Amino acid sequence: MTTLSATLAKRLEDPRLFRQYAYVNGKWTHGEGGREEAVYDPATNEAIGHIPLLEAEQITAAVDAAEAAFVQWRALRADERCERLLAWYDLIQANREDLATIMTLEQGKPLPDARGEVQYGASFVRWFAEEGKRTYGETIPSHIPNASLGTIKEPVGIAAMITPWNFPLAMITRKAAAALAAGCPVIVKPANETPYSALALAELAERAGIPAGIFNVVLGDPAEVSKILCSESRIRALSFTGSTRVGRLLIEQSANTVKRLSLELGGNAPFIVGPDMDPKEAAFAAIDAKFQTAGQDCLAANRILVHESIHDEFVEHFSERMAALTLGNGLQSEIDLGPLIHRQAVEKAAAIVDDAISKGATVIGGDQSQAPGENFFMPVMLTGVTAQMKVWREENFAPVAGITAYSTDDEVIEMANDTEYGLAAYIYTHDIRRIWKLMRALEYGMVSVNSVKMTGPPVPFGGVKQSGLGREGGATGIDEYLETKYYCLGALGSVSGS
Ligand SMILES: NC(=O)c1ccc[n+]([C@@H]2O[C@H](COP(=O)([O-])OP(=O)(O)OC[C@H]3O[C@@H](n4cnc5c(N)ncnc54)[C@H](O)[C@@H]3O)[C@@H](O)[C@H]2O)c1
Ligand SMILES: N[C@@H](CC=O)C(=O)O
Repeated sequence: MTTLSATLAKRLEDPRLFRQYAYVNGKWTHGEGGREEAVYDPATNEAIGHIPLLEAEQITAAVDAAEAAFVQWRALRADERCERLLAWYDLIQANREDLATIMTLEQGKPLPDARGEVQYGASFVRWFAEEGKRTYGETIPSHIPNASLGTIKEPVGIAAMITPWNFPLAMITRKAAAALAAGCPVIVKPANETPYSALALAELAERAGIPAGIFNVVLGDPAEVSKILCSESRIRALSFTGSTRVGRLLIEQSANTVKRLSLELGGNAPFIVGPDMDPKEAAFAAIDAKFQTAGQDCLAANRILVHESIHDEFVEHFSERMAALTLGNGLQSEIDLGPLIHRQAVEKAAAIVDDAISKGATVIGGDQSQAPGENFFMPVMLTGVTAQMKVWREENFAPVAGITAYSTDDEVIEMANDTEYGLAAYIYTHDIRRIWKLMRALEYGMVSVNSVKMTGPPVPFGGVKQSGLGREGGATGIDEYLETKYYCLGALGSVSGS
């Protein structure tokens, strides 16, 4: 098997950003048991490099290191932590091109998208660097004679983070920057498919002056590592982004240690198009909302619900635009869609399409003989999809779009809510009454009206129902890593107006 490590390192301006070790207590660490796993470029199936699989004692050592480092990190002033985070932000920006190259190689997304993700990921670091200075407590008018009451915010303690492969950098910074700004040490377990973005972040964190033990990256067998992180009582917060299936497992495994859980889980977004919309404009927006990151996005518009009066025209524009999408290796130019993460994802997508066809859907596109490689999946549009089909019920995480017609607002609300998920929904219409009615009735944590782009540092990102618990980003994202301590200062003598 060819190893691309040398080739990759040569492509980078700074080869020290490509690390094939875990990072614990400020040290690059190999697995003491000698276990390793290869990491593949999904576009070519060639191994990019290897990662060590740490042993249980090494994960516990990361917790020991974080516990020791916590004492000094929490004691820093908020503006001192802010400076370190801003230094990290600057380094991420300065190394954007290398970080994007690493990401494209391990994840497959086109290089311009990878650059965009680096920028997006960095923006959370800057946001939380500033938010850390605003973790205000409050003064409470006292009901107790001669007492002063109030609250202060304190870091929750060690925070563990388990992150997915589809956004290998931004899903880390959105959590880690919030925790670090709050005064918490962090232990990140990235997806084994995309560890190198996380390790490059660790290298830059060290250069930014984030002390040893404060930002750790552990690698290993996912089930093994997660079990340790969940059952470790010194870890007080666990933040997970990934599938609802694994999210449920982590809730169970964390029960005994009653820790703070933030869960950003799967989505199955409806994309509702009203009768007043220009079908071409709506179809082009739906293409963007569906095919970003080759459909491997928790915000992907999976169920496209189009008013019957414009359905056929919409489908025409959608299929025309879909046919123009270019698939290929993300390192090449002019690529719209990279590969799926691995062969199993391709097989899952094919099974979802077959299931829909067997239940009566019409298929457009998806000639897999045209795929530029084993892990690529040619975009597919399915019309006439129904609630009985997998494409409706499951998050497909592939370039597979399900389209169906509806006739009334009440009907489309019921269709959109007919899922266990509740992350994001899109509405396309200019009718203000319809917008308000739909927006209020949709059981989703985020609703975007006439805009594909909805995320960014200032917004509270998160879902309802089985799409998760808690919010990341925005003014409240840092609260996931803070405890509120109430104080009652009694026997103060006469305190007037307290
Ligand atoms: N809501 C959001 O913000 C958001 C963002 C990105 C991705 N996602 C979701 O993530 C999913 C895709 O990512 P994925 O395939 O990496 O998800 P996944 O649940 O398979 O994996 C996520 C993480 O959990 C780890 N993991 C896997 N199996 C495990 C196990 N048995 N025990 C403990 N940990 C385990 C993985 O190594 C990885 O680090 C989709 O469902 C997507 O919607 C959600
Ligand atoms: N696109 C999402 C990640 C989901 O997969 C985001 O912006 O956070």
